[in-house]
Amino acid sequence: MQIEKLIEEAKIAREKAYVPYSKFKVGAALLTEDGKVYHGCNIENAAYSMCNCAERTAIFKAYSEGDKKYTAMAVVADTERPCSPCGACRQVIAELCPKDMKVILTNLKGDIQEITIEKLLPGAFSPEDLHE
Ligand SMILES: O=c1ccn([C@H]2C[C@H](O)[C@@H](CO)O2)c(=O)[nH]1
Ligand SMILES: [Zn+2]
Repeated sequence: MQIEKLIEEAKIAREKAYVPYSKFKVGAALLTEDGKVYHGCNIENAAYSMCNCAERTAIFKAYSEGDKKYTAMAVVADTERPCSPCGACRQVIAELCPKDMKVILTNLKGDIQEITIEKLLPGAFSPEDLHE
């Protein structure tokens, strides 16, 4: 799938965001190895710490459906620079997505940054760290 198409999917996902508190809508689109796209949006809560980001929504949806192999993820928000995933999402991406997966950060102005999770979270805590 073309990057442009995956970005369009992320924009569609973004429209579903539940953001009564921040009013800041984020969309993510996660592409699986066999070409399926999972949408994710941010979902907030009156107990603010329960807010879930778009990226984690998409990954958890895919993983919980048994789809565990991903080739790209696009993230979009109305930001000045391409939307940058938070630390919590970087940690989750680092564990559940391949190191070399394309992470496509973008915004509504059309700026695009393609990066990997290795660059976004160098030295991430990993499952291997749990065994000495
Ligand atoms: O990459 C990001 C950054 C922020 N948010 C959400 C969390 C919260 O709902 C709102 C403001 O931080 O945006 C995401 O979903 N993804
Ligand atoms: Zn996040």
